[in-house]
Amino acid sequence: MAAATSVSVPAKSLAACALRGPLGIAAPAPLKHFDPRRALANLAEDVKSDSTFRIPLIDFSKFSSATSQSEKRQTADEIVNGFKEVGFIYLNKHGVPDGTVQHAFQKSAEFFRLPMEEKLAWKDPRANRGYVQIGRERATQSADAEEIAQLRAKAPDFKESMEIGRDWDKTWRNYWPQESAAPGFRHTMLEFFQTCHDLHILIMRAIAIGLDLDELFFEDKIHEQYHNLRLLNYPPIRRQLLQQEGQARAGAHSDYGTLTLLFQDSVGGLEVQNPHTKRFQPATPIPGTIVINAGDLLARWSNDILRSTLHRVVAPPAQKVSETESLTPARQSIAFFCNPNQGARISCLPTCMGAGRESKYAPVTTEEYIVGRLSATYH
Ligand SMILES: O=C(O)CCC(=O)C(=O)O
Ligand SMILES: [Fe+2]
Repeated sequence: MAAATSVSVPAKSLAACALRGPLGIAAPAPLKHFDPRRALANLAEDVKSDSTFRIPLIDFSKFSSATSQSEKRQTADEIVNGFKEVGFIYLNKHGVPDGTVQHAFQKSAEFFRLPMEEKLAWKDPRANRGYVQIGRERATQSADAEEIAQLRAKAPDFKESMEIGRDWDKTWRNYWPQESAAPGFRHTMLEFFQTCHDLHILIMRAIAIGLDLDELFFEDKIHEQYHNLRLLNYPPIRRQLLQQEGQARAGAHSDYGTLTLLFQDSVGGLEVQNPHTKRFQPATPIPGTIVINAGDLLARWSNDILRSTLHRVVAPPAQKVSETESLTPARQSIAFFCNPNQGARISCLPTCMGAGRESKYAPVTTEEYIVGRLSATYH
């Protein structure tokens, strides 16, 4: 499995792609100029984590119902410190009702049980919508097509997924199953999408405060809902198979956008890399919480002050099914990948440079970066 690569983007090549629109927001660049090999995120350099590495548990109600600016600031600082040191936090009392999450899980499970002809296949990284069969994706940090093809052939990810984007996109439509085959699926997922978008806005306000920006700094850069709701199903699998070299339910990777909101069931298996020791440590499910991690674009935006940490999904404890065989139980999760606006130009935030801290990355648009990474991961 390829290690995280540190590659910076030459200013010239990306500047040439970023055509600025009338609102100062970069228009989508011609994709043919984009080389994902040159744009994989760095991990943060100021390594603060050590063997005491621990994903912090943060009570978000202290931010959302704060009565003073100093109260807000306290939780904002906790959140930003979590992303600086670990790159992951558990968010508690986040305002998304348990019932809403349970309902989304139930509808997701119903979707994966549908016959194949109802699950319309994912086709295009620019659309990033539809059903992804087991073995089609190989999460990795590598962007070398040949290396990924070899990895996929030898050790594909043992998972299937359903990818959903904003439903009103001018170019791409979602691949919904027939309403009669999956009653309520579409409605549930669209509501869930909106709920997650609203939470993203609130957390980005906290991050803005924690980075000494105006609380509403990100507002007009993240409002277009250029996000991706991913339903994940990890079928039960013979443990021996998962223990083969390089094999995992999802290989080590970083996420691409601002934040990922991850809802997991109680099975476990998600592991997060301690950036200091390089060891993977479990992100044990905590009921009622959302696991939230910073993605590559937030790391780039913040000049690597906030960390986009490697993570993977491995086999949780197996159940014995015979004298010689044990079965790793099925697992379900839902990841909401939050992104800045499609044409937003991600360049170093004003409070993240200066005082000897140079801007490390050339600007890139959200679409250039994300489509480049997606093209490298799927076949
Ligand atoms: O299923 C999980 O717990 C994590 C999935 C993940 O990291 C991803 O899809 O990017
Ligand atoms: Fe991920």
